[in-house]
Amino acid sequence: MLKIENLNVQLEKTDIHILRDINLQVNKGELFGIAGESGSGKSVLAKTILGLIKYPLIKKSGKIFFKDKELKSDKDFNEIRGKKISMIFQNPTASLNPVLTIGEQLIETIKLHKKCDEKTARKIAINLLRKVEIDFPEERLKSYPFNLSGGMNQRVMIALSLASDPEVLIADEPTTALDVTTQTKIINLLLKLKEEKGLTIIFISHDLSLLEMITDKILIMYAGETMELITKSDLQDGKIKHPYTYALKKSVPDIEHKEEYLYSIPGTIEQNSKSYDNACIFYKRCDRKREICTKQKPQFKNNLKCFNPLISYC
Ligand SMILES: Nc1ncnc2c1ncn2[C@@H]1O[C@H](COP(=O)(O)OP(=O)(O)OP(=O)(O)O)[C@@H](O)[C@H]1O
Repeated sequence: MLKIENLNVQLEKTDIHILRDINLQVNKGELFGIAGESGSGKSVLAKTILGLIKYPLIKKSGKIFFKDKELKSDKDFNEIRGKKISMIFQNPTASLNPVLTIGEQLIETIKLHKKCDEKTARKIAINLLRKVEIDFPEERLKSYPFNLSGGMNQRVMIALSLASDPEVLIADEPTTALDVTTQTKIINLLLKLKEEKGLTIIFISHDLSLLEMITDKILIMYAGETMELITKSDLQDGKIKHPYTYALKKSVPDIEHKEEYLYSIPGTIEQNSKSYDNACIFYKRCDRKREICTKQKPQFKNNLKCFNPLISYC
């Protein structure tokens, strides 16, 4: 469905890589997770897929394919963005237009995609609001985003993203701004829509425990590089190979056991500059580093980028 080959995004006029040598493939109907600490490049990757990055970020090289067609020009990206591939963002209230009603925003979007009249678009809008489980949809069309809760606005965002009947939905931290109960409801809604509509979903989150529950595969990113592609079952069974994935998993608090302190990965994420052309980007924070890690860049092979992997930690 979606394939990326050797993608490199840099900060213009610097040697800083925001994305370095990314390769991935998302299959039809998959729920594909992308995880990593803040600043690991998850959102830039999503925006690059949609052709949305702007100066000072620049795509230096790499290929992006949607259903075997390479997306090269602005026209190619315009044809799929918001149509074949939709996106929902972290903060729904900020993503909606505050001075337009939910109805105005939905109806305009539907008219644009379906080339239909106002009356038909209104009917579709009401159905979409029902689909995302918003009560009294006719009434809600008259509401402004500030009249609704964060969870309701995220449902409206999902309705907007479905208006074009997309095949792929990119959800970038869609529940981070919501309380846990609302988070669960929104995730269950996305899972239901995925089944009903056969959607392919790319779900971006820094919450590995959430991804472990809902996704089929998870791509672990660090400082703009892919570290490991792990299946949900391998992650759950502790069959982790990369020390960074292990450290990320260890950072998730265990609610079953009271802990003296919460684990966090020592050090901070570094900029992926020229000095890492010949070194593993994670070596300074890695407790399994060897000399080779400081002198040579590991290649992403067999879903792993590491010279000294763990086989299993359980
Ligand atoms: N427009 C921009 N100009 C300059 N640097 C940028 C820009 N957008 C992103 N970056 C940098 O790119 C890196 C990756 O950012 P990105 O937002 O993709 O991280 P992320 O993994 O999505 O983090 P978070 O979980 O906090 O959203 C960061 O170092 C960020 O500062």
